[in-house]
Amino acid sequence: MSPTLTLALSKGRILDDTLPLLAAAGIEPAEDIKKSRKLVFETNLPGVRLLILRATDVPTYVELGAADLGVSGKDVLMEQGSDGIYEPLDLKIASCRLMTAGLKGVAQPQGRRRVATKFVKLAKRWYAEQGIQVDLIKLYGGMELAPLMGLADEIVDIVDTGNTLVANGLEPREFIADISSRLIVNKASMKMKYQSIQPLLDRLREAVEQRALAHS
Ligand SMILES: Nc1ncnc2c1ncn2[C@@H]1O[C@H](COP(=O)(O)OP(=O)(O)OP(=O)(O)O)[C@@H](O)[C@H]1O
Ligand SMILES: O=P(O)(O)OC[C@H]1O[C@H](OP(=O)(O)OP(=O)(O)O)[C@H](O)[C@@H]1O
Repeated sequence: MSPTLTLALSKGRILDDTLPLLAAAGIEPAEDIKKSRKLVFETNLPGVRLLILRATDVPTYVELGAADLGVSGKDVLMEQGSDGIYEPLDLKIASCRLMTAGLKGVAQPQGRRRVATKFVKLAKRWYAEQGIQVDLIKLYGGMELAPLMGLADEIVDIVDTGNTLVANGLEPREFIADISSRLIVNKASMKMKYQSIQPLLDRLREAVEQRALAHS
């Protein structure tokens, strides 16, 4: 009998893109995830179950082996870092960019910059690489408000359409990284459950390719 496979999904924005991709790969939850308060769901594939987690908790579940596989934003993976997980597949969903941004038309201060972000580790690394001294301010959302209210000189945040920046009088400055969601796999699971994981990876890889063709 094949072992149970647990796939941890990021709820919110990523989940909206993940469910159609899973369906295209032949993986369907046994009930409507969006209409339920449950956090664990069986699927049409025997032994394959889904967990619905806060996006920032997915790498933790996978790294510690409470889930075998996960779907996680590259921004979250870059921020958290981990030796305990493989990242075998770019799912090419929830695509966006990580950028710095500041008040439109306002130059940066010459000395230290106050930078607001939820990605403090990542930002610390990036500014150090640029040789720019910063004081980082950890926020949990709505970063665009910080320069507007004088809390920070600059932000590091996700930009997709750019509408949120414009709506708050900000402009994009430096590009940091392209972001999309990745399939992640616990290293021990990859070894121990390879026979079950590999076909799932193949199905997902094919679904990603089909989706790319349909969007080209
Ligand atoms: N505007 C966007 N366009 C595309 N992808 C995005 C966008 N904003 C965020 N993402 C991606 O989706 C992920 C989750 O974003 P979402 O807004 O759903 O949750 P969150 O508010 O960051 O999470 P939480 O509620 O747990 O704090 C991000 O980590 C990023 O990978
Ligand atoms: O360039 P845009 O298309 O406007 O998208 C960018 C916005 O999307 C994300 O916010 P989200 O809506 O997830 O809210 P949050 O601030 O709570 O993270 C991100 O943090 C930006 O604020």
